[in-house]
Amino acid sequence: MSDDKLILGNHSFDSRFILGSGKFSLPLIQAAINDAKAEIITLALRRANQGGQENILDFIPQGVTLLPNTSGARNADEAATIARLSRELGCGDMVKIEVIRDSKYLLPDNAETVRATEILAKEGFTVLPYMYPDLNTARDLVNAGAAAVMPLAAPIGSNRGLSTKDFIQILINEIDLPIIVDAGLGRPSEACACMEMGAAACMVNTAIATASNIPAMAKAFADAINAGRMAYHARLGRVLDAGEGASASSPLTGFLRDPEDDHD
Ligand SMILES: CC(=O)[C@@H](O)[C@H](O)COP(=O)(O)O
Repeated sequence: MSDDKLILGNHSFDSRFILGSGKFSLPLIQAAINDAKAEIITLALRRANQGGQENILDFIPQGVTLLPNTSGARNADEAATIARLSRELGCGDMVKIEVIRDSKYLLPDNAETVRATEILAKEGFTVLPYMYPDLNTARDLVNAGAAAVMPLAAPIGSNRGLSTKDFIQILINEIDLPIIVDAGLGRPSEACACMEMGAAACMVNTAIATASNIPAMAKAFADAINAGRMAYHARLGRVLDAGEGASASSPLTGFLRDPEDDHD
C-alpha cells in the first residue's frame, strides 16, 4: 500500500495521522513528528504568537505541512477573514474551518461552516471543514467545494471516543470525499476503529497531549491508525447475527454440525 496516499485537494500525504495542536508543547510536537510521523499539524492562527509565550511556529520543522484553522471564529465571515490572513502570512492555501458559537460543548455551527466553505473554496483555498456529523450538511459541504469533511467523534478535548460512530459511518458510505475524524478520540483503539470503518485519517490532540508518556501515546495512535487502514483494505469478515449462532473455525476437523442438534 505504498501508494496509499491521503489526497486533500492538490496536496498528497503518506501519513494519516494529523496532529491537532490546540494543546501543544515541544515534546508533543516532537513526538507527533518523530514517533507518529505526522506530516500535518494544525495551527490556530490566533494562538500563533501570544507575545512572550511559546510560539508553535518555532517547533515545526521544514517538510511538515501547517494546517491553519479558524479557531475563534464565531461566524463564516470571521472564519474567512482568518483564512485570508493566514494565506497572506504565507501559511499556504489549506485551511481547516472551525466556526464555534457554543462555548460549553464547543460544537461547530454547521450552517456557518457551509457558508465559510463556499466563500473560501471560491477564493481558491483547499477547505477542510470541521463539522457535526450530519449527512445533509456533508452534502452541502461537497457542493460548497470542500476538499474533505471533518466530523467530530465527541466534543473537543473530552477524550470520550467515537460517540458519533453511526453517523460518521453514514458520511463514509455516502460522501465521495476523504472523511477525517476529528476531536474527542481518547484511545488508539478508537482511531483504529475509525480507520477500519473507512475514515481517511484521524486528527488527535488531547489524548496524546494529556498522556503520561507522550511519545509512546503518539506512536500508539500512529500504529493504530495504520493497523485500521490495513484492516480496511483487507476487508473485514462478515459479522454473524446473534441468532445465527456460532460458525466452527475448523469445519473440516470434526466440528461439523449434527443435524440432530438443529432446533427451530
Ligand atoms: C476541532 C479541534 O479543535 C480539534 O481539532 C482538536 O485539535 C482535536 O481534538 P482533541 O483535542 O479532542 O483530540
